[in-house]
Amino acid sequence: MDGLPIAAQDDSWEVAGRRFRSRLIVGTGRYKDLEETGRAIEASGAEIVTVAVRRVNLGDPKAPMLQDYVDPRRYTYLPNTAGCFTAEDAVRTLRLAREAGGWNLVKLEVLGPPPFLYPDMRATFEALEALLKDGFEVMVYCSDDPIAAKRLEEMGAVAVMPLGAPIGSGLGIQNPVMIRSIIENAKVPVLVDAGVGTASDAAIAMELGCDAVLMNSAIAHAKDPVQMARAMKAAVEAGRLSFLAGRMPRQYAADPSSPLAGLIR
Ligand SMILES: CC(=O)[C@@H](O)[C@H](O)COP(=O)(O)O
Repeated sequence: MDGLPIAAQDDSWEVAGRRFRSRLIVGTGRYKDLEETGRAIEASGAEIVTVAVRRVNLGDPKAPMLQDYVDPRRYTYLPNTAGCFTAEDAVRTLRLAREAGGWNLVKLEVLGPPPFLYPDMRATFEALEALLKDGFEVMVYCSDDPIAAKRLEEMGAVAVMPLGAPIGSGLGIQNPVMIRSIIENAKVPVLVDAGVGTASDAAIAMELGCDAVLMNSAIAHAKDPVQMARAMKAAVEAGRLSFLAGRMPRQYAADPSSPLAGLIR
């Protein structure tokens, strides 16, 4: 690869001492079936897949198992606490996940009530404290609040993951200014998690300077999930390159690409 800047040639990123090339993390739920899950994840180029421990069959060999379609030797499994509304539930769920699969790198999310399922930050802090005491490495789903994100980092979160919009809403990045502020102040990776609806949302997250993007519904609920997974891969890569390249300044008046002086009349 000759033509790319050095930064883009080796543009891997790191979380909890693990290095990845893909900046797209994908969920494993909401697909028609496990076969489609496997094909979409393959097309996304993701290296990390997040798994809702309470919803996906990881342990019953009599029923179809995710591991048969998404090979755990090839992908980093990131168990998550989807469906947990209390700190106790979230901690219990991840302890079970560790017993079942030995996973130590986990994603914590503690949700508030419907209709928005907005992150319950008080419960999230409580659960994080307990998980860190247990030796987990925790990537944390959080509100788009710079103060809360900083506090999570100071407590020991290995990544902070502010929502772009409510889970499954597909509304795109609702609060780009605060996401940007979280990124500017963070010493750990920042990922937009949840709310991505289409490829341009993923590109915007990366252009804001996110280290990566986590999504599920936008791919799983697309008319053609495999095609959308390809689109998301391209969008994350394009957004990242655009961020590295540096956006031209915005201005309110035209600036002709060719000089107007000396025109032949
Ligand atoms: C899969 C996961 O970890 C959830 O946080 C969530 O499902 C992601 O949100 P979207 O489904 O909106 O992408």
